Amino acid sequence: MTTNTFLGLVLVAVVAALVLRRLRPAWYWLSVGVTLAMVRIVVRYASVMDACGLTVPPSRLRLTLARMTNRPAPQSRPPRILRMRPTRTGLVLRLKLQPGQDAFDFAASTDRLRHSFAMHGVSSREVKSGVVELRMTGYDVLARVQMPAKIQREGLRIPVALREDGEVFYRDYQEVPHALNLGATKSGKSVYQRHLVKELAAQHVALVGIDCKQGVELAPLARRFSALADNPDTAADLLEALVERMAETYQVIRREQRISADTPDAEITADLWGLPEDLRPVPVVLLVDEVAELALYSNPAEKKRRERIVTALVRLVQLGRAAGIYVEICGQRFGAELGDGITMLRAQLTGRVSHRVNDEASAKMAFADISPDAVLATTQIPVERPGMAVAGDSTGGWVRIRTPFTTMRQAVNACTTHAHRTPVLEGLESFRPVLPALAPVEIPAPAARPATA
Ligand SMILES: Nc1ncnc2c1ncn2[C@@H]1O[C@H](COP(=O)(O)OP(=O)(O)OP(=O)(O)O)[C@@H](O)[C@H]1O
Repeated sequence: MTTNTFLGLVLVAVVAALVLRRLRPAWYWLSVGVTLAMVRIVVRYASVMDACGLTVPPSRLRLTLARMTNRPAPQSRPPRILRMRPTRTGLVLRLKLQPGQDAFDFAASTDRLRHSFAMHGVSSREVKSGVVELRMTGYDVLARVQMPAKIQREGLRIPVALREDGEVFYRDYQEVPHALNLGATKSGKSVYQRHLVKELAAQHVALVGIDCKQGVELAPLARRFSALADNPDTAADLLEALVERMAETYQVIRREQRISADTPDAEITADLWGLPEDLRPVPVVLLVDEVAELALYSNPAEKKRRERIVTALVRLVQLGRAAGIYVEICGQRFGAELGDGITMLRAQLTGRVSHRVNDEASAKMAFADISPDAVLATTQIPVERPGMAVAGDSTGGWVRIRTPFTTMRQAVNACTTHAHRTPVLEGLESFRPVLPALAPVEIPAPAARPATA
């Protein structure tokens, strides 16, 4: 092969890599990027750590030994690399800290590490005392969300989005029973909810929906819903029926507790999950779309209805967890401006997801009480990234996430496939949705043709 042919091939390979990087960053990362990044980190590691102030000076003993043996003074030492693991979207670097180093310094230096190693993002966490894990992403994984092919699915731990560090974001109902999903119009709330329903459809769970936008979001998914309300009057009745169901589940738990108490060494359960399987009522996920519609009123009758609705919702979020009733509320704003009881309700919704909002006040409604840092991140979500959101929880942590784009057709197909899993909820039978296929379809008579001359 001549030198010219060789140079030509190299040029073609470089151009192909650059095109791939631009058009298909995930493929680029898996084919070329990961190797280049590993080489870059190994080569630059010591100097980057030094420049970021993440090294420790040589000990007195080493300095004395060097002086005594007439050798050059030893260098500052960076943390030891315990492991470098490539992932689908980046790299994980596990470091053993040197004596005197603090995990906080690494968390504070993530931005410097990001550009020094030419990665897209770096986050840091202390995995155990003296060991820090740097998670790096090689490209913008939220630009085009692709969930991993193999996702761990167990019980009510639902993979709902991708995090900016390339990990899957789960909505875990047993860990965080109730959640709030906020966002301005066209920010991606409905797609998030749709994806959640698509994933929940395959689980052993009863779905109950309230969608006061005349059911436009949830009615097409009705095959997998055990109960559905598309107006505030039905919603009030449905919520009260759900509160009654919760009380009945508590009766089942109490009965079981009395039996267990008489059996030596038997575990005594305090919630639905400790009941024997044959006695355990199916858990329920209640999805409320556009919650403001339930809280607004314009006359005394509507005010009374609002009180019933808010009271029932507050009961469900305060007491529902042990009875296996989980609440997922979705809306544009959710603060004191919606009236009495709303902030009390919000305090119980410890899972928070906020899509793009129009102002800081809305971001504060989502996070001010649990994670003030997340407020700023929420106000920075760009308009051209619908579906991107900030997710936080009551521990004060937060992360950027984005749901895979899910069409209504995909969600409807999932609900149809799993329609046989839809349980009949005792006490809520009258709220069963009328299924489109079963409902009589009125075909308008063809208009009479005007007589032609
Ligand atoms: N995860 C996503 N990935 C890509 N595009 C998205 C995503 N989520 C939403 N979009 C885009 O944004 C549009 C609006 O999304 P969506 O209907 O979910 O907004 P919304 O907040 O529910 O709005 P509204 O309150 O008006 O109903 C969608 O039609 C879609 O084009």
